[in-house]
Amino acid sequence: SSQHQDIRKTCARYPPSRPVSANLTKCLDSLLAPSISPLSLAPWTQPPHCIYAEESPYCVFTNAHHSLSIITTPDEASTSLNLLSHHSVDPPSFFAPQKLYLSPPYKVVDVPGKGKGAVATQRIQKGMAILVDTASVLAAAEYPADVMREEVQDLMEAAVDRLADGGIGVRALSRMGRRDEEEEEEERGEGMSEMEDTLLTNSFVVGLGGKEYMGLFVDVARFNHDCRPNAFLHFSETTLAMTIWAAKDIEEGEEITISYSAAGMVTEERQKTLEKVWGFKCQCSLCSAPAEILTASDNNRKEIRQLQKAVVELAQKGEYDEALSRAERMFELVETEGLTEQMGDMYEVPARLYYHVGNLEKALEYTLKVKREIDGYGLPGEFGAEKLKMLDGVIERIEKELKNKKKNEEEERKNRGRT
Ligand SMILES: C[S@@+](CC[C@H](N)C(=O)[O-])C[C@H]1O[C@@H](n2cnc3c(N)ncnc32)[C@H](O)[C@@H]1O
Repeated sequence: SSQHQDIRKTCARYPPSRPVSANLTKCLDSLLAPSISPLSLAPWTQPPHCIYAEESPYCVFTNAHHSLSIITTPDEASTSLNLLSHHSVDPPSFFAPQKLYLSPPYKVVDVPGKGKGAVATQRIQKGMAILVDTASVLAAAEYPADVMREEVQDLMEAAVDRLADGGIGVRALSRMGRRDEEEEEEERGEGMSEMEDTLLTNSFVVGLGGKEYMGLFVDVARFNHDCRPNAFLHFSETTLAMTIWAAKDIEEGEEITISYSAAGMVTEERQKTLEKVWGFKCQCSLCSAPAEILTASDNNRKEIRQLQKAVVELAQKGEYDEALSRAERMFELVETEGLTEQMGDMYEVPARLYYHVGNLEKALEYTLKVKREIDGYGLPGEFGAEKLKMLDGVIERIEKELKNKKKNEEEERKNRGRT
């Protein structure tokens, strides 16, 4: 890092301005190129474009074949993100063909109050993949604290310019031109560039190598939010692709929606978060429903949260039966609220508890649900693969125990018959 400070000093005679001066950028890049070795250029197809922060430089790494730019540190790029060098990103090859539509089952149209949106052009069955979209830009969620905002914006511009289409697809997502200018400036927040606004209002947080990234997926970015969505997102660390899955049967002509907010939030919390993080007032089906429907939904969501806490506490106290009956009630409410797909990580608790109290049938049912969370959506990542191996072991053990139990019961019945 002292080396990086030297580089900064050397280039200080080109003060950053807005737009960042070309000379400064050139100076920094020429000095950085040797300093990031042994990171060879592969899998990147252009030299990284960097800014200098206290801890480590921050760079744009681009792979033109995949039309992907990643904004992160050289360390991250050379370790957790080196997957591009040995994986081909070919989504259809890892889905069962009957699960994926070969031509998109939707079209992008104007939706009143929401800009554009995706509407089904045919009936879509629950459990089908509606769209598989590879990332265009992945940006480490945390900006380095000690760099200027303009420098980060410069990285964003470079990341988009370097895409295969020169950034046309991403720039088309801009809210500019959709609204009148005053309204737009107000929505966008002061000092925010158009590109920053476009990335912030169209990206989804994804996990990559244990870190959070903002992921921009050009086709996914056309799907609007709904607090009771009929579809949901799933990101694969292995392929860097985002998939939209149908959570329900969707009729032709119906808008396809996903949730941008965390599960279980009540109306006020959701609307505040959507305004603060995404910059819009939610016009979804639930938010525009009559007051009594909203209140009922809020009560359900509050109860879900209480139950979630109670299940864990009861289990810790050893009150397994009570914990399980609350868990069953919780999953019932989760279903009513259409939150099933966002609560997948909750299945593990009842799976363990049912095993503990000797209800093998239920233990198996929930363990299979945990497994589906990992392998139901295409190739699992490295962590997923390890967990799958463990789960397969558990499933095998439960099935064996179930078989023995049935055999014993059978014998007991026979013995009873004899006496
Ligand atoms: C990821 S984009 C979705 C596509 C966008 N409607 C478009 O025209 O490109 C997110 C933006 O869509 C709009 N939007 C999405 N869901 C909405 C909702 N439930 N109510 C109102 N506006 C919404 C907001 O302007 C938000 O910033």
